Amino acid sequence: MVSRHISKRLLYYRSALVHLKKMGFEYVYSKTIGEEIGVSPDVVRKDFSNIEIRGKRKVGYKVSDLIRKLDEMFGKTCCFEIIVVGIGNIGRALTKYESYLDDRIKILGGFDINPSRIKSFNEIPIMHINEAESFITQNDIKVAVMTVPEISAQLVCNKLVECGIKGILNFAPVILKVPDDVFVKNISIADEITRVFYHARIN
Ligand SMILES: NC(=O)c1ccc[n+]([C@@H]2O[C@H](COP(=O)([O-])OP(=O)(O)OC[C@H]3O[C@@H](n4cnc5c(N)ncnc54)[C@H](O)[C@@H]3O)[C@@H](O)[C@H]2O)c1
Repeated sequence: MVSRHISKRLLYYRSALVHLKKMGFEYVYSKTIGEEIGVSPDVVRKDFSNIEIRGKRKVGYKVSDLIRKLDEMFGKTCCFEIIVVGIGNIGRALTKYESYLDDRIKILGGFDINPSRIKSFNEIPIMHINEAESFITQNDIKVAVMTVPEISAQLVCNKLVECGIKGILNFAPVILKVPDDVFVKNISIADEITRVFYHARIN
């Protein structure tokens, strides 16, 4: 298995390749892919050679082969089925967005504690959090997005882990405590904005 940094870049490459394919590229050089996502051609070549993809001299990489190989690696055959817990501002925005990785990411359901939020939203069923366990089990869901208030985050997280969730994308500003076999990715827009300022050298 490749490191998290590499897998993140590989997904960026995939998006760039889909874009290049739409523009009519049949073959691409590592330089072109690198320019699309802001890394050097050496990094692109090294990342691809890590997953045993090698380009041809003077031709580069065949775009459709690259996309296919990345899809095989990230499990294109099944789509990524997830749930969203907390259907407030962010949860609703996430369920409204429609172009997740060419439809490969599917939000199967949403959960909230507030009865006024419990209705279908954008054709996604929104249920009471008490129904999460049976829904997660029946649909074999392994990944959840958490968009609940800070104060509820750890409790919601514990409940999801008890239900068999193994990966959490967490928007709440809390460092969640989870068992070793559960992966948490925290999202902080504030940190990302700070990073943009830093890298853009704006003081
Ligand atoms: N990551 C970021 O950059 C970023 C940016 C803004 C907000 N946030 C955080 O994201 C989270 C969501 O923000 P928001 O603006 O969408 O909040 P919100 O208050 O609009 O929505 C939160 C939702 O969670 C529900 N909820 C509360 N307790 C619950 C529980 N136990 N089970 C299920 N649902 C529950 C509420 O009923 C509500 O619908 C907050 O923790 C906020 O601090 C993060």
